[in-house]
Amino acid sequence: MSLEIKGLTKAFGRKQVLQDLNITIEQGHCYCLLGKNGVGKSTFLNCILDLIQPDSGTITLYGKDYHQNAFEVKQIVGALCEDNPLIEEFTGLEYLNFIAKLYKIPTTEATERITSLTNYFFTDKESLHKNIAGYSTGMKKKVGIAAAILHKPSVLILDEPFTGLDPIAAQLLVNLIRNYSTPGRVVLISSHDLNYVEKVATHIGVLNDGQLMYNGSVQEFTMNGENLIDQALFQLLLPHHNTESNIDWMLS
Ligand SMILES: Nc1ncnc2c1ncn2[C@@H]1O[C@H](COP(=O)(O)OP(=O)(O)OP(=O)(O)O)[C@@H](O)[C@H]1O
Repeated sequence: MSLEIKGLTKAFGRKQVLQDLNITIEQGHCYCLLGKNGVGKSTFLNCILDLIQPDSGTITLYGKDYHQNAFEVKQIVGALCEDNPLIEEFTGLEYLNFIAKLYKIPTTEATERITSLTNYFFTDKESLHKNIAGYSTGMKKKVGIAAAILHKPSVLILDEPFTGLDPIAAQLLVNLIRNYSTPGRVVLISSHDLNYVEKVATHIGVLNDGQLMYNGSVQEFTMNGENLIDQALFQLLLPHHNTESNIDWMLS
């Protein structure tokens, strides 16, 4: 296994957000974490990224305990966080070069990777020479994704990667994630964009009330394609909800 989470528990004050979560994600899997707003998806990812200290539990990546080998483990993780923090005074290219230096990617290699990633995502190359502060949400997201992937991490963690992307960029990201999910790697995504989740996920986790309501393959979740992911999710989270009777008043 490549990413193993055991007994992960986290509360904010009296609010128990994650409760004894156990998940193992194998190499080659693209695991998509789903769940309603505020259920704890970002908290879960931020615990894995060591941005939030869990109350208890262990996180093991490729056999190494995260907290005992934090520096080493962080070299093999790439992340896009929900708030996508960038250095806004830098241009897009300056920022990506800065990230390449942080990971000690040799200059020639870094230039090749940055050129290929920016050619892939940006049709407007001029903008890469302007300060990030003036970028749209989608442009910032593309820079954040390129920065997450630049050092070819074995574990790629993307929090809401599709939000804010135009349909073309989102489809490009789908292709990139599919190509990235090779046997030696783990991809972990939190997303509400089920159309795109459908295209990339091999496995699904549904978080609810601090625990996993579902943890398994996409095939099993959709009953071998009988349901779409959104139908399966709705049935799981709101099995007795009568959508139409709740909005009767609007119709008259
Ligand atoms: N730093 C914090 N301090 C206190 N409460 C927090 C903090 N961060 C998150 N929470 C609370 O923890 C719960 C889970 O939040 P989280 O952002 O992980 O949910 P989410 O599933 O990612 O939501 P969304 O789908 O809306 O992005 C929420 O009730 C949120 O208010």
